[in-house]
Amino acid sequence: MDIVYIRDLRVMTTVGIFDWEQAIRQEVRIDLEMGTDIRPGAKSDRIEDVLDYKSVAKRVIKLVENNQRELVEAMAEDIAQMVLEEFPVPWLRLTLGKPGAVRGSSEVGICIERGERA
Ligand SMILES: Nc1nc2c(c(=O)[nH]1)N=C([C@H](O)[C@@H](O)CO)CN2
Repeated sequence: MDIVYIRDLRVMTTVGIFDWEQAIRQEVRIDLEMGTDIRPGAKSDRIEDVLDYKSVAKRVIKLVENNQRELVEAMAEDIAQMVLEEFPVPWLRLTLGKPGAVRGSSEVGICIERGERA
C-alpha cells in the first residue's frame, strides 16, 4: 500500500473541555496519512487517477473550521469518518494535536488508525 499524506495542517476551531475553550477558537494541528495505490497515477500522469491531497485538505479544513467538540478524540473521529466516506481511502492514520495546550509541552493530542490496511 502506498500513502498520500498531509502534514502539519493548521486549522482554527473550537475544541476543549473547559467553558473558556468553548468560547474561543484555537489552532489544531493535523497530520493525515491515507492508504492508496499511486501506480495508476504514476503511469498516466493525470490528477484524475490519484487521491488529490488538495481536495482532501480543503474538505478537512471545512469540516474542522465548522466543528465544535469537547474532546480531540471526538474531532478526530469526525475527520476520519468523513475521509473514509467521501474519498477512495481504505485506511488512514490521523494525528490531531493541540499546540500549547499543556504548559511545558509543544503539543498534546491523539493518533488514530481507521479502516483496513491492504
Ligand atoms: N484525552 C484527552 N485529554 C484531554 C483533552 C482531550 O480532548 N482529550 N482535553 C483537555 C483540555 O481541553 C485541555 O486541552 C485544555 O488545556 C484536557 N485533557
